[in-house]
Amino acid sequence: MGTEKQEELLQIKNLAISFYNKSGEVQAVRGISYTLHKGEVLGIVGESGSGKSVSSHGILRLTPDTGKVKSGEILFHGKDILKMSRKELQELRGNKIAMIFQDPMTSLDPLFTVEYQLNESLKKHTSLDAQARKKRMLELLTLVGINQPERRVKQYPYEFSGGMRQRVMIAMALSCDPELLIADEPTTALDVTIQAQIVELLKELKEKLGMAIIFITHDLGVVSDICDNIMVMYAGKVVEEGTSRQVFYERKHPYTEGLLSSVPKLDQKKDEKLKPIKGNPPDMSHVRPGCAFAPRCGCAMHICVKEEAPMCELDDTHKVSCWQVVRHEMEEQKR
Ligand SMILES: Nc1ncnc2c1ncn2[C@@H]1O[C@H](COP(=O)(O)OP(=O)(O)OP(=O)(O)O)[C@@H](O)[C@H]1O
Repeated sequence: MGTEKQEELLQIKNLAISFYNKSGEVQAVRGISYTLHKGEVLGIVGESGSGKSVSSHGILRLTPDTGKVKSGEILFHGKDILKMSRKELQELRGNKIAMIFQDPMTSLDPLFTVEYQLNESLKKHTSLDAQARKKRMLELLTLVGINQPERRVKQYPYEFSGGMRQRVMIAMALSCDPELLIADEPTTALDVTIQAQIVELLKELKEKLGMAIIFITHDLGVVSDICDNIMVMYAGKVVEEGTSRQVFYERKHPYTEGLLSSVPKLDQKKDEKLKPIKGNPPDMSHVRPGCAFAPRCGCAMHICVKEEAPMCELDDTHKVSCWQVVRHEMEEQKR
């Protein structure tokens, strides 16, 4: 998937991650694969519990102790992160790959000024001297759209609004000049206008700095504008992937369709009602055979509850795992 000729930055191959608790195994991620090229933006979309965060946190080996990578490879510039030493991993975290979260306070300490925190981050990740760090701090704050950086840098996180705090967190993440930024629901807690501003900022940064971004969200509407490619996850698996245009305008999986109908669009008409997907995602500690979405799917056939559909390659970039699509493709071939 992705733009040709560009260098491959990250390759995930057949990654499976499970948690183990008293009631057994929770199969959070069940064999996902994708490739991210340099400077590319990939959206990972799906409802809560679909495995977006677990798979992405796994890239930095941030899987909690109760979890285990069961299989797979996570290649960064061709080198398997899962086999890296502690030292190599430290070098990677924050230097090559940075992460931002839904709640900026995960990364910001309420007890220290922004200046102190940015300075510490620059000390850790760069060899700049004190004067150069001061200059870089102001540059970073300006880069993320914070006005009067000389004044604001002296303030504490609580003195910033939600959207502005998110900008500070992005500045912190950028302090090490990452090649890849993992953004885990960075706009979810913000109101719609601010959400759009943060997405716009990330888009500008991607263009200016050329970094790749993995943008995790449950809201397909949010990522339409920024992503090159989109991967739709359900119950720990990829059910559809393609370019942003394909997923929006040529989507084939009923789950993708459901996701799009359940979120407000920017041009939503007043009388146009949102249609939430009926039912709930499955319990991943009791995975049943067949397509995990079948019990909620309006188009489910007999085979859907028995067997999982193969990943159908509609073209070089567009792939879907759905028996309806398989059937349609077979009928097309017969003609
Ligand atoms: N520490 C944990 N222990 C046990 N199960 C976990 C743990 N973390 C996640 N899970 C399970 O793994 C599955 C995937 O969770 P994940 O957080 O990746 O989903 P998500 O798509 O990112 O949703 P959300 O947006 O709610 O975080 C879920 O079934 C979840 O309950």
